[in-house]
Amino acid sequence: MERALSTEEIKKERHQENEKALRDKLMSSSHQSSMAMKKVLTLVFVREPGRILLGMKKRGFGQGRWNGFGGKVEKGESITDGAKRELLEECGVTAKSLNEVGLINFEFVGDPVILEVHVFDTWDYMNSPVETEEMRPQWYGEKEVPFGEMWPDDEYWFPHMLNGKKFEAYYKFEGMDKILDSWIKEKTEQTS
Ligand SMILES: Nc1nc2c([nH]c(=O)n2[C@H]2C[C@H](O)[C@@H](COP(=O)(O)OP(=O)(O)OP(=O)(O)O)O2)c(=O)[nH]1
Repeated sequence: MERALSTEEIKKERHQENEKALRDKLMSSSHQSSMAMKKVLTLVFVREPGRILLGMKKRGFGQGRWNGFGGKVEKGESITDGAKRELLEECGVTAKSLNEVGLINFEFVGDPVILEVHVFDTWDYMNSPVETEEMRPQWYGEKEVPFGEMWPDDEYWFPHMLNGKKFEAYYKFEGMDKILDSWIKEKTEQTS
């Protein structure tokens, strides 16, 4: 007789199925232009002991939500160079070094584009944050992160980042507010 699966095993199976579905979708993109395409983006969090820098997005995608700083990686640019450029452009901060924190794939129902967001943090930076046309920066205590005014997935992966743990995650959205499907996997490595 087959034994019932534990919750952990069910989660693992679901995770593997999701990964396979995403892989299949991405593989097929090279053959069929109507299928999934990837857009590579960055997201950077400036950290200090006990607090984290967020910015209120003033325009465009994610407007009205607190977030880290980042955006699309440009042609010919490395992912970390793109991350540093966006951080500087959006709040005037220069990161001397970045730690890789997470990798999140976002899918939006009805949109063939998968957003591949590379999440970083930095403890090693120059210049005080300044407001720009795109972002209004503000420090938040690690225990006062305003999840109610952020992307809804953030409350699930922020704790991993705040605890210095690397993670990989997937979120499928319907519109901007509803998560239909997701998984998250913590890596064993520390971020710094
Ligand atoms: N915290 C969080 N960040 C997200 C989510 N989804 C998502 O794209 N982001 C981030 C990744 C990027 O840093 C940012 C979106 O980039 P953007 O569209 O502003 O890129 P950009 O500055 O190059 O855009 P543009 O206006 O200059 O064309 O939002 C999410 O669910 N949670």
